[in-house]
Amino acid sequence: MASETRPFLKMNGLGNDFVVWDARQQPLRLSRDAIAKLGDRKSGIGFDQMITVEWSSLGVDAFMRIHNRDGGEVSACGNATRCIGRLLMEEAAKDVVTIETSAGLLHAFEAAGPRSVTVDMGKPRLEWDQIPLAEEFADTRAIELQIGPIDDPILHTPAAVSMGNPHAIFWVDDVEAYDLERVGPLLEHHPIFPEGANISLAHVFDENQIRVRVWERGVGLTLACGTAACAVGVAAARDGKTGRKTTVHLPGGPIVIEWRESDHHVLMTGTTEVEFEGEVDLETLSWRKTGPGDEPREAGAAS
Ligand SMILES: N[C@@H](CCC[C@H](N)C(=O)O)C(=O)O
Repeated sequence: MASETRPFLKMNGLGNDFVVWDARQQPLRLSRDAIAKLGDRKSGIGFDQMITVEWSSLGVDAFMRIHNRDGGEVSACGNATRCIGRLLMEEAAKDVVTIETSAGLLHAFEAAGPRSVTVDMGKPRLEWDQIPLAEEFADTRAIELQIGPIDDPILHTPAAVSMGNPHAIFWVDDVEAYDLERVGPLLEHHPIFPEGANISLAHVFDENQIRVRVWERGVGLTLACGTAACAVGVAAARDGKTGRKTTVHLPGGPIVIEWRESDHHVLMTGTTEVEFEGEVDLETLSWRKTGPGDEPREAGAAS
C-alpha cells in the first residue's frame, strides 16, 4: 500500500514556531508519539506547537486544534492564532476572520505593519478556579508559591492568569539572572497548578515596556509566547505596574498588548512568518521541504 504524504506549512510568530496542517478536506489525527517525533529539533521537523486547521462546527472561518511539542492537546496559542488568522484572511481575501478554539471564539484582523495581525484574545480569567489553581486564593495577583530555601527563595509569589491556558508570572529585576531551564520544569509541574502552567519571568524596565522570558508548558524555553505576553500585560496593568497598553519584549521580538478598558478584552498584535512549505510521509514520518516561505522583508521595514 502506498504511504500517505501530507503537505504542511512551517510558520512562526516571533520565532515561536509551528507546523500547520490543513485538515479541512482530509482529517488528520497523529498519535502523541508521532507529534513528539516530528517536533524533535534534532531528528524531526522541529517545532514548538503543531496546529491543525479543521472545519468549525459553529460555522465560523475555521477551528484551530493545538498540540504542544510533547504531543499534549491544549486550548490556546496566541502566536499561532495570529498565523492562522493571516492564512485564513489571505485565503478568503477578508480583513477579519473568526477562529474557533477549544477555549472559545477569537477574532483576528489585519494590523498596520507587514504581516502583522491583531487577535482579540477575549477576557482574561482571573479567579483561582478558572486558572486553575489547586487551592482557593481570593487574590490571584500574588499567590503563595515559592521555590528554593524558605528564608531566601529563588522565585516567589507569582501572579496567576488564564488566557484560555494557565500562566504564572514572576516579577523580577533581571529576567536573565535565572536559570529558567532548571526552575521552569519545577514550576510548570508544581502541585498548585493541577493542569500545569506556562511560566514567565517579567521585568517592567520602562514606562509600559516589559521584558519577558517564558518556559512553556509541554515545550520548554521558547522565543515567544503570545498568551504569556497577554497574561503579563494583564498582570502588570492589574497591579498598577503599567498602563493598559504595553509592549512585551520577548527573546524573539515585541508583541503589543492592550487590555481594553471598554470590554476587558485583550488585544495582541505582532508579526507572522511563513518559513517554508513541506510534506511528511505519515508512515515513516520522514519529511522534506517543497517550497519557499515569505520573501525576506525589506531592510528597515517595521517588524
Ligand atoms: N506558544 C503559545 C502557547 C502554546 C500553549 C502552551 N504551551 C500551553 O501549554 O498552554 C502562545 O503563543 O500562546
